[in-house]
Parts: sequence; structure tokens; C-alpha cells
Amino acid sequence: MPLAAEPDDAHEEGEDQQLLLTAKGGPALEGLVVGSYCHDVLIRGGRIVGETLGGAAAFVSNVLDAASPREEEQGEAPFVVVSKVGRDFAYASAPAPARRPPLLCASPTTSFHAQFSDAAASAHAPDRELRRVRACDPIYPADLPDRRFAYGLAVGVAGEVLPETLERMIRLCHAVLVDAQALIRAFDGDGAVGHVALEDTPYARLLPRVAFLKASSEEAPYVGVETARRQCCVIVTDGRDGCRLYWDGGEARVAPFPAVQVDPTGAGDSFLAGFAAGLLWGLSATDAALLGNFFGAAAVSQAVKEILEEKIAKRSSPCINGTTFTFDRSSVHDELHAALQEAARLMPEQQQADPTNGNGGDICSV
Ligand SMILES: Nc1ncnc2c1ncn2[C@@H]1O[C@H](COP(=O)(O)OP(=O)(O)OP(=O)(O)O)[C@@H](O)[C@H]1O
Ligand SMILES: O[C@H]1[C@H](O)[C@@H](O)[C@H](O)[C@@H](O)[C@H]1O
Repeated sequence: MPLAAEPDDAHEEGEDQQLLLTAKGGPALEGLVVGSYCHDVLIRGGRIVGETLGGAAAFVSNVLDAASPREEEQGEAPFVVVSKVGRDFAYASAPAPARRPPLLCASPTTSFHAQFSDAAASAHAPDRELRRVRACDPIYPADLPDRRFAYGLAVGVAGEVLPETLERMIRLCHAVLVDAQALIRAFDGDGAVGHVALEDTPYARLLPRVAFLKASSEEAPYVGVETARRQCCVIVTDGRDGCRLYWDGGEARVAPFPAVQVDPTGAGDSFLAGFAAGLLWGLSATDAALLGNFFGAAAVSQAVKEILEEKIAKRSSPCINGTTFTFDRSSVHDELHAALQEAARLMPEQQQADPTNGNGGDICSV
């Protein structure tokens, strides 16, 4: 496993030269998450169907808070988020930004329009066309705290993690996990998100000092898995089919968990954070990928919450435990019934459609 530090940052003599991501006995497991929060506008059939907090940092924070190990006396999971937003940022009080506030810039918050085809509502992998409509400032090396971290997650969404920033992360962190989307995204004049080959970017030379590189199956061809796996471990996520790990000398498939997919946004981010949490618990990479798959599946299956958000206006006061229960069949009853029925219908369909669900990972050597 490659070490993150430069020779001049070399660890003390006798220090464990392996990945220091273990919950038992290692250094404090503080993490460094670098990538900006953003605004996501979800569009279906030409209509805005949702506006949400986005940015891999937000999804990653939620999963790390839920799943990473911490000492009993620690209130919050130990990690820092370095993220940038503008004064228009709409989600400062959402849990992730409230706990770990972003740096404020003069430029506007990065915003994406995600255009979903109708297939997005089905059990199959959705089509999502992404367009960056606003871009906040990049994150510079000087924006990072000047201290050591057990691990780093480079999770940019709009090219904000500059090559020199990734390099600084590598110097500061024992092990760095990188989402390929932070490295290979390109934006045309309209902001449409495309990809460039990783080997043509200034990030390519940093790969041997990265521990894990995660790419979606759509990004994998731009990463060049066969070349990259000789430099670091590459994980390719494949939606409802789970993921594959590729390293120099072997590969493993790790099976998915069933999910009713409503919105794929954040699946990859949640995967990476779940995977990192698994490593922090001391799991092998293949076992940690199970945790990644679990959180990826959880991220896409927001079915019931989304349905409730869409169909039911917020009550002014919650009435559970109160004396204000009513028993009328309201006007949303039938609509709610139909939406929940559709979600329930998709669940077994999806499980049946994928006979590999529930199987363990198959490891093979190459
Ligand atoms: N429909 C699904 N059913 C079960 N698990 C899923 C589903 N979609 C995603 N996952 C889980 O989440 C992981 C990441 O999903 P995916 O490969 O779609 O990432 P992605 O394309 O990077 O996502 P995004 O860019 O939307 O965050 C998968 O490896 C899988 O474990
Ligand atoms: O919030 C989302 C999410 O972080 C996705 O992983 C990323 O691909 C999108 O660009 C972003 O808008």
C-alpha cells in the first residue's frame, strides 16, 4: 500500500509503514475531507422536482458521523471539512454544514442542475445529465489546516480540489482516498459535465501516493483502470451491481444490497465514506467495501422520505404524544397510497432482477 507522505515528511523510525487506518491503538483517527458543499437542483420532465444540499462533502460527513469509530468521550466524529461556499449558501443550518461550517467566499456557491430522464424513477440505473451553473472558488493548499491527519478524502465536485491541494493533502495525511470525479471532470461552455482522461491531467503523477481511487463505472474508462491499479487500489462502483476492487495482482467483486432507487445523487459519495469508515474500524479493503455498498444503497433509497416530503405539507406542530390525533382520510391519502405502493412494488422487483444480491464478494487473482 503506498504511503502518503513525501520522503521529507517520512514517519518516525519504527513507525508502522502500512496504512495507519486502524481503530486499535494507532494515532488519533482524525480525518481531512476536502471538497465543497453545493446546491443541487433536480429536474425531471422540464420541472424542478427538488432543491437540496449537495456536494460530496455533505454526503461524506453524514456517513462518517454515523459510522466512523470514535472514543467514548468524543462527541463528534473526528474529521475536519474544508469546503467553500458563497453568501448565497442556502443550507448553513443543515446538519453537515452546521457541524463543520464552510469557508465563505465572494463568489457564489457551486450549483448543479441534475436533469433526470424518466428512467430515474424505475428500478434501473438512472440517466442523469449534470450541468454546473455556478462555480465557487477553488480550495487552495493554504486553506488546509497545518497539521497531520490519519486519513484524507479528496471529494471535489467541480474541479475545486486543485492538483497542488491534493498534493498538500497527501503530505498531511497518512492515507488519501480520492474520488475520481474530483480529478477528471471537465465543463463545457454551458457547464455540462464531461470527463478527461486522468493521464492527461496534472493529478496523474500523484497517483502512486494515493491509497485508494474510487470511480463510477461511467468514470472508469477515463481513469484507465489497468494502468491506475499498478499505482494504487482502484474501486469501481457500479450502481445496483455493487463494486469491484482492483489492485496490483488481484481483484474482488463485492456484492450490493437491495435498494429501491429513487435518487442516485450521493451514492458514490456515501460509498466512499462508508468504505473509509470500514477501514477505520480495521476492516480489510474488501470487507470495508461492504460498508461502502451498504451506505451507497442507503443513499439511493430515500423513497419513503422523498414521498413524504413531496406529498405532505409540513405540520406546524408535531402531534405524536399529544391529544390532537385526527382520524379523517385526508385529501393526500390516495396519492400517498399510490406512491408508497409504487415504492413497495419496485422493491422485490429489484431484488429478483439481481440474483447476485446478498452474495458475498468473489476474490480472484489476475
Ligand atoms: N440501485 C442501487 N441498488 C443498490 N445499491 C446501489 C444502487 N445504486 C448505487 N448503489 C450503491 O452505491 C454505490 C455507488 O453507486 P454508483 O456506482 O451509482 O455511484 P456514482 O455513479 O458515483 O453515484 P453518484 O455520482 O450519483 O453519487 C454502488 O457501488 C452500490 O454499492
Ligand atoms: O451533490 C452531488 C453529489 O455530490 C455528486 O456526487 C456529484 O456528482 C454532483 O456533482 C453533486 O452535485
